[in-house]
Amino acid sequence: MVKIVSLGGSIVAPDGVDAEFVRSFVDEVRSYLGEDDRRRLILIVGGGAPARRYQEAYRVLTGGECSEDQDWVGIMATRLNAELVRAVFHHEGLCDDPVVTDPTAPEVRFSGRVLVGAGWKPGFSTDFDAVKLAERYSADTVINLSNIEQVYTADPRIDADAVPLSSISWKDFTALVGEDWKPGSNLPFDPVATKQARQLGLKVVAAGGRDLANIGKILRDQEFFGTKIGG
Ligand SMILES: Nc1ncnc2c1ncn2[C@@H]1O[C@H](COP(=O)(O)OP(=O)(O)O)[C@@H](O)[C@H]1O
Ligand SMILES: O=c1ccn([C@@H]2O[C@H](COP(=O)(O)OP(=O)(O)O)[C@@H](O)[C@H]2O)c(=O)[nH]1
Repeated sequence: MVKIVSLGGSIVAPDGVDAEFVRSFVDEVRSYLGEDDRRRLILIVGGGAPARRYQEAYRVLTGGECSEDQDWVGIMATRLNAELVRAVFHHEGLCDDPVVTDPTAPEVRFSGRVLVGAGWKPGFSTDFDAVKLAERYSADTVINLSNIEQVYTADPRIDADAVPLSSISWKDFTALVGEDWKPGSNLPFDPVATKQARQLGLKVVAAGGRDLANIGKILRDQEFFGTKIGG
C-alpha cells in the first residue's frame, strides 16, 4: 500500500521555507499512517522559489544558454527542501532512509513508513522522478500537490478566461503542457513526466497542497476537490 506524492516546491518553499505548512503536512501524514500499519508514503519534493531564484541568478550571470547547468542548480534546491522534509519525518520516527536522488538506483532502500525523494538529473522536474518511483513501486497513481487547486484550460495566472477542469485525458493534457522541457517551468505536471505517465497508463491527481483536509481525502481514496489526469 504505497502512495506516491509529488510535493510541489511551491508549497514547501513558496518564498523561504514554510515551516508551518511542513508541520501541518507532517501531522496529516502521521494521522493517515497511524490508521493502518500497512500504509506507506513516498514524497518527492520540488525546488520551489529557491530553485527559480538561483536559476534566475545563473541566467543573469551567464546568459543562461546551458539548460543542463540551470537544471543542476534547480536540482540542488529540490535536495535541500527534501532533506528538511526527510529530517522532520526522521524525527517523527517515520523515515529511516536517505533522500532518494536516483529513482532507478538498485540500492534504493525503503525501510520506514515514509521515503523522501528529490531531483535526479537534468531534463525534467521532480514530477518525472515521482513517475519513476510510481513505476518502481507499482503504484497506479501519482498525487501531485501544488499551489493551484485544479488544472485549468490555460494558465489562470496569465489567461483570465481559463476554466478549471475536474478531469482531463492524457491526450488533452499533453496538448496543454506541450512536449518540450524548459528548466524551472511552472506547470501542473511537466511534459517529460506527462509522456512517461501516459506511456505507463498512470493516473495523476492534481490538487492544492495547502488544503490538508482535502489531501486526507485523496490519501484515503475518498471524494476530493482537484483534477484527475488520465487513468
Ligand atoms: N493549465 C494550467 N492549469 C493550472 N496551472 C497552470 C496551467 N499552466 C500553467 N500553470 C501554472 O503552474 C503553476 C504550478 O506549477 P509550479 O509553480 O511549478 O508548482 P509546484 O512548485 O507546486 O510544482 C500554477 O501556479 C500555474 O500558474
Ligand atoms: O530530476 C530533476 C528535478 C528537478 N530538476 C530541476 O529543478 C527544478 C525545480 O524542480 P521542480 O520543477 O520539480 O520543482 P517545483 O516545480 O516542484 O518547485 C526544475 O525546474 C529543473 O530545472 C531537474 O533538472 N531534474
